[in-house]
Amino acid sequence: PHTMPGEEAVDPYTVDPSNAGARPFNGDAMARAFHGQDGIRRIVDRFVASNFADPRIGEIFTNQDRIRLKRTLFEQFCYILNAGCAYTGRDMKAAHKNMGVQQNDMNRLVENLQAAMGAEGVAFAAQNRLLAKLAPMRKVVVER
Ligand code: HEM
Repeated sequence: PHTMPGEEAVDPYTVDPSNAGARPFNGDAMARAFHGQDGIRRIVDRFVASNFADPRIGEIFTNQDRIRLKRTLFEQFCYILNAGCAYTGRDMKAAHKNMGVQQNDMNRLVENLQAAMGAEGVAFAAQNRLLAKLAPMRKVVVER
């Protein structure tokens, strides 16, 4: 499904695992390090809330569909961490098109993600392994 109840309509797109922008980890070590789907849910909720409330990048999120973002980000992280989910959202290029995201916005977003992972008690080594999966996405998210 492209949208779930409570979400705004989006233009049609093809659902594909590759839309997640990274291949999943093997095995269950990363899923355990993030405390499973419950832990990933807590991290995503905190991360999304902090981005919307952020004095530096919050403006980019204003008027965006927070319900959908929480769902698709959860799916994406859960999929990449091999915690038992499929990613059904858009690809990273389409999702961030014409948003004008700059490198410093990306840095700030990563800081918010680090804070959310830290609050969940995710070990630094595991945090960094996820961040390494996300880092190459900068090339399609950041527009100059
Ligand atoms: C590696 C970095 C990033 C990842 C993994 C990521 C992930 C995602 C995902 C999964 C979606 C939802 C896709 C969908 O709706 O189908 C999304 C949308 C969005 N992202 Fe990102 N994102 C990243 C960087 C950023 C940055 C740096 C910003 C701005 C500071 C940003 C702002 C947004 C906004 C505002 C949306 C909502 C777009 C809409 O509803 O049309 N993202 N992102």
